[in-house]
Amino acid sequence: KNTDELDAKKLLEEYNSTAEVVWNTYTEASWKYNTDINEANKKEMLERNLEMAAHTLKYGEKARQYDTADFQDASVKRIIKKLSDIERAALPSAQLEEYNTLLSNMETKYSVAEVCRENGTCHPLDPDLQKIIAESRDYDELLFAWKGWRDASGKKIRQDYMRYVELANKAATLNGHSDNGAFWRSLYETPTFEEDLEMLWTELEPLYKNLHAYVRRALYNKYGSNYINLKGPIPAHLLGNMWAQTWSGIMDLVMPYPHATQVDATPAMVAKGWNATRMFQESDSFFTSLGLLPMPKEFWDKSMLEKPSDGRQVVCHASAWDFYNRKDFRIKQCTVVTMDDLITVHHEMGHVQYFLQYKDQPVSFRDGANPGFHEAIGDVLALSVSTPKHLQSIGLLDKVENNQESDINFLMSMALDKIAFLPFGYLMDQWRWKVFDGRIPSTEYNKEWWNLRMKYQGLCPPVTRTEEDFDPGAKFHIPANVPYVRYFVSFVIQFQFQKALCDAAKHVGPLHTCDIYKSKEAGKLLGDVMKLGFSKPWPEAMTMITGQPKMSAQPLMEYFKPLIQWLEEQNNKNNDIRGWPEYDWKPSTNF
Ligand SMILES: O=C(CCC(O)(O)[C@H](Cc1ccccc1)NC(=O)c1ccccc1)N[C@@H](Cc1ccccc1)C(=O)O
Ligand SMILES: [Zn+2]
Repeated sequence: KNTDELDAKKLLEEYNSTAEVVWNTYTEASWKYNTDINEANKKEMLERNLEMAAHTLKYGEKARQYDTADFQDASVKRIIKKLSDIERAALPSAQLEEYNTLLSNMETKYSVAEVCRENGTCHPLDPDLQKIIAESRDYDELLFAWKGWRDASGKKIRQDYMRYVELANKAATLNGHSDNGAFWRSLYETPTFEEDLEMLWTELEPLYKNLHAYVRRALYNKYGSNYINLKGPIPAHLLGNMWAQTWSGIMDLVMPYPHATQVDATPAMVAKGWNATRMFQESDSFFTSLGLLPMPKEFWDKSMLEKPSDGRQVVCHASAWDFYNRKDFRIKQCTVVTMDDLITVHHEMGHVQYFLQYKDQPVSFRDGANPGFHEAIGDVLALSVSTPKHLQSIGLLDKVENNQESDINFLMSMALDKIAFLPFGYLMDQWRWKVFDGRIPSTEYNKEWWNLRMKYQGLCPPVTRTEEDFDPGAKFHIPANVPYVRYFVSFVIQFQFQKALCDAAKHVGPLHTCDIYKSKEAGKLLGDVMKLGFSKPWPEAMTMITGQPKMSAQPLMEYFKPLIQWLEEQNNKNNDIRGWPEYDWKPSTNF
């Protein structure tokens, strides 16, 4: 093995400058395909992906020749280690082509899927089906969208997925992992990662069960005992979101105090003529108010901020793009003018801010401290933007009261997104880790999916499911091969970050009223961590912000404390049980 550190440094310089070119070329081709799905663009993207894999293989094999044990430079050691895992480039070329083709076919099938009515009108997921699921209060209309989407998307992907699992696992084992789930978990560099997650869930589960019981009671009042069992799971199509992952879509059904402050800014956004660009400008202003970096001109010129109206097929699921030339950064989002999408705008802008902050790092370090960090940045700022005080200051809420009832209304709207999400964020990769390590065979994909949906979320399918269905495939990240536990991590650590930033901003009062707007101290804390990228293990980054190295559920629990007590009292008053012991109950079916 080669122990020459100067040799290694020279290799890494050559790698870095060639990688920027090869990755930029691939990213441009991938962007072109994602914003204009057709055979020519697909072919070009697949070719560029093979070029990138050849580059990864070439430098990965060179990196593996070094024994870095006695190297002085920690960064050189860290980059050599990262380069040595060549992921899919380890596959024989025929299987690599098959793998890449499977991935683009699954993502395309998902992105072009639509549900047609008897009268011939067809509805894509974005914006049509999402709007129906969020706004309809008709049980059967909701079922039409929910079942139709799963028939049009997941069901069509099941065969591809089985082969994808085999090839993903083969690539992982060729890189020394036991399976692809083990490779995904290795990105957190935390030996106790699964135990840490389980402990966080144990702490947070009681909060979720209180919210679940309260929402089930509200849905019982709306849909009645044919469709809701107060001791059973909730039918999965009634929660205001296609995957029941966030529940703010049914805030009107669960609003604690209808006569106190409203919290939904959507009506004002529409009334004041906000459009997608305005939403992104608003977010850009918040970032710069903290002393963070503005979006460059290229961002405004080259992003796709709305669904094209020229008939082009696009991948509508939002994403942020680094073109690895330190200049070009974009967002692709089919933005609609709603409060929910204003939050998503901040989420995506958080990714681009991270790109801007670490753009001068070596390419190998242009990543989050861990994947959860990348997901948390934008959401932290959105916690401030969402406060009634801030919404009023940007003209999106007129009446704001400071009283207990308004507080509970606000905390309920936040809980419907943040607490409701936790079990979903946790179960998505529980399912995939078990698929990758073989504990879930393909003959039980759907059965085990609904077992986990029942166990963690207390949901049941509104109609019978079979192994002809493939409901996990109806959620973007499964066909798109995007890991998901990053969001569970993000939903925990974003409250740790918020607490630390609010302290830096010298906020006084309860955590949920904090708005860090214009705090340069808060901005510096966040900016300094983002500049590190992936150059240091994430506990060091965590310590820089919060003064300690671990994930903790405490700040989230502190943020929601007033609501948790209120939910306890309400559920006791209603004599409602927490949990769903009558797990084999099924809602009645009209047809
Ligand atoms: O999927 C997203 C937002 C898209 C994204 O920004 O996380 C995007 C996902 C993606 C898309 C295509 C390829 C890879 C990943 N991630 C990024 O654009 C991204 C992530 C890390 C670095 C750079 C870009 N959010 C999740 C979870 C979530 C987050 C926040 C609120 C609600 C829900 C969801 O909608 O289920
Ligand atoms: Zn994200």
